[in-house]
Amino acid sequence: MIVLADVLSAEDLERLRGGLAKAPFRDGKATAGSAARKVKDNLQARGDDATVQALARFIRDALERHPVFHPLVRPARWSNLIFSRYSSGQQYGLHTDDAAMRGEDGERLRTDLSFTLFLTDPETYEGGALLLDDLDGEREFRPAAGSAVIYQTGRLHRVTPVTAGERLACVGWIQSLVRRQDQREILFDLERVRRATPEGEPRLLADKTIGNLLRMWAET
Ligand SMILES: O=C(O)CCC(=O)C(=O)O
Ligand SMILES: [Fe+2]
Repeated sequence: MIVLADVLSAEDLERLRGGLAKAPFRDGKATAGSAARKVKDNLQARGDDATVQALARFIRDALERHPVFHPLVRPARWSNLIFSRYSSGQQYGLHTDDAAMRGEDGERLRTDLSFTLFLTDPETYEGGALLLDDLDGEREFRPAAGSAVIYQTGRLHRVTPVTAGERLACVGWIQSLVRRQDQREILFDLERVRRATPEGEPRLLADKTIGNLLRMWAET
């Protein structure tokens, strides 16, 4: 799990929040699996509305442009993105997300990675932390607006009750070109080495090795 800062600028956030103020939000239980439905209490806006679809596309483009997102995630397929709103008293209890979902094209994708992109400043609401289960306990995320938390979809997680204000976020799921987390990590580390290497033969060797590992590990 990792936090990517500044995926969206203050201007982007204003624009998104303005657009979402007019978007149709419905009960989030509609998109939850049968177990998650019991613990899910929020409102959601999805891409069946044209305005929401445009906002989702804007977020996807912003993530794709982020310099760390691509080497970290290596996206192959995207789910429909969902905007969620939690008002005071709302929460999403401990759950795990579905292993397979439908993408924008209606085709199925395997969910390797999940993200939450925070759209409201943590000073404007209370509670509403994203808690991710790890081997040594839960880790809590409540980052600045415009930041994204990216984590392996298989982990148990929850959103703690919002006790004041309103928490607005965009959530989505991605099938990676590289299925295994350990292999994605090797590729990500190598990319960091590549970026820190001045132009010349050593950098070309890093390029070559990343390419060769991708040929071994990438699914097509
Ligand atoms: O809003 C979040 O931070 C996570 C939401 C979530 O777990 C979900 O929609 O499945
Ligand atoms: Fe979830």
